Amino acid sequence: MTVAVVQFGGSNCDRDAVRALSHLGVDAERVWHEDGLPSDVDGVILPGGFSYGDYLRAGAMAARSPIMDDVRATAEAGTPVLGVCNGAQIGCESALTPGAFTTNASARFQCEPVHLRVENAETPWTAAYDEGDVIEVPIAHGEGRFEISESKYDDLVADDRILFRYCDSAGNITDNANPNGSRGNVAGITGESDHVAVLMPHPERATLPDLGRGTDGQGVLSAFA
Ligand SMILES: NC(=O)CC[C@H](N)C(=O)O
Repeated sequence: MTVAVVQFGGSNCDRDAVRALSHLGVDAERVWHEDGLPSDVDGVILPGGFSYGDYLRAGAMAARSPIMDDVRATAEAGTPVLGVCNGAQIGCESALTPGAFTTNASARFQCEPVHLRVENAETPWTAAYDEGDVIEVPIAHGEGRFEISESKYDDLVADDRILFRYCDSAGNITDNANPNGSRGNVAGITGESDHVAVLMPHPERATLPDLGRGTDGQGVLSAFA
């Protein structure tokens, strides 16, 4: 499988994603957004970073790059697409996934390990875990507060499209364990189809054992293996 890691001006987690995928035995290559998506890719990652300096809204400008038409088309054809952090913001801004990531409740950039509870283990991104598992993965964002209308949130819950919620180390979903004030402690969701997903925490930063951040993120990226 070859995964395209799409690089925009200001992306900065593209190399990390390639390294993490390589560690899992997955071929990955960085693709500059102006070059368009190669037609034969088997997966796409929209990586983290500060595309276009987070001007306007994080992800808003990258979402308007023509490559996002290619990403949408390949997603509609069934190719797995994952947006991580800034990539998650781009995913929502592109309507690959519903809702929006807005300024953290703290109004500060937060970089810290968090606990996540696996809500639905029957997706490619969570099949390596069991429902209810608690994993530890870092966050690093200023605009990670997931917001969505009440009715669309209810739809996400009803359709089992919430992948992970922020929790404490015992798996309790509490306000104290919600690092950014996200609705329902949501940390990651799927699109209309399970093979499209966005999440604010960084699984690629918890994949390489040498980084000392644990390897709990491997399960997410193993969707591409
Ligand atoms: N690590 C990231 O991708 C950061 C995302 C975005 N720049 C933010 O601060 O919210």
